[in-house]
Amino acid sequence: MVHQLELPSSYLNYNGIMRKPIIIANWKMNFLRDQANLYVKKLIKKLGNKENIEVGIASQDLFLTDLIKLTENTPISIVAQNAYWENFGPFTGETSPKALANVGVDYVMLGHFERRELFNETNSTVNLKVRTALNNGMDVIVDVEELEQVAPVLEGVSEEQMQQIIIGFEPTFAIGTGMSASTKGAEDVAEQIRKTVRKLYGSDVADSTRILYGGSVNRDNLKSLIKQKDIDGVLVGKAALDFQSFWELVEIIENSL
Ligand SMILES: O=C[C@H](O)COP(=O)(O)O
Repeated sequence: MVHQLELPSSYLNYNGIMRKPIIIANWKMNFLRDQANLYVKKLIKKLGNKENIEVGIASQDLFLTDLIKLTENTPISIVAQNAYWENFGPFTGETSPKALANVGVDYVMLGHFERRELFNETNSTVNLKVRTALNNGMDVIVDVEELEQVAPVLEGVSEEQMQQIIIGFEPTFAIGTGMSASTKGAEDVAEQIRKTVRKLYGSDVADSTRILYGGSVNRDNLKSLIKQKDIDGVLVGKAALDFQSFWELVEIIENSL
């Protein structure tokens, strides 16, 4: 699935470049099955067939197939929060990226700070995971906490495969703390990330790659974050745990278009 190429031709962003805004609710390890399904049913109802904004739900693996079924023929994207770097084998407890692609997951999120911090993931393991997921045709949201992680996690990713990549910038100090980066601070790093992508892959790729900000996003800071020229969307943790609070964020992005 290559979202950048699926935009309605009427959708133009900065300088005529098409980058569809995206908001992802990262549920992390929260909710039970019924709560997850109810949340997504509410989202389907509210969202209708809106095409000017992409909305994703990053759920723990157990609920993914339920959610894929529920969101069939809707614009909602279903996101896995992790995957392994092998497709099959004796890796007890791991999730195969090939199996995620096989059941119809839209994106896999890789390299989230909590994976690095709590499960010892490194640039090189994240890079292995990114390449295996891409080779399975999956779209990848690759998370970085700092600019220096961008080049190592993308090593070996081809120019063509960059169409399947979204980069999420989530500064460590802002994740789950209630202390978001300043709008200028977030935009400065997003701009640097785009410059790095430009250096590695050229202008066409840099101009079409979506860059997201994550870290204590809420209704007060989102309005200005989403107006920044290099921030194409957000990853939301805490403020997405309550459906109404998440929906307010979706509306803020919509109203900013
Ligand atoms: O992926 C989402 C981030 O970890 C942000 O979480 P937060 O909004 O609770 O800070």
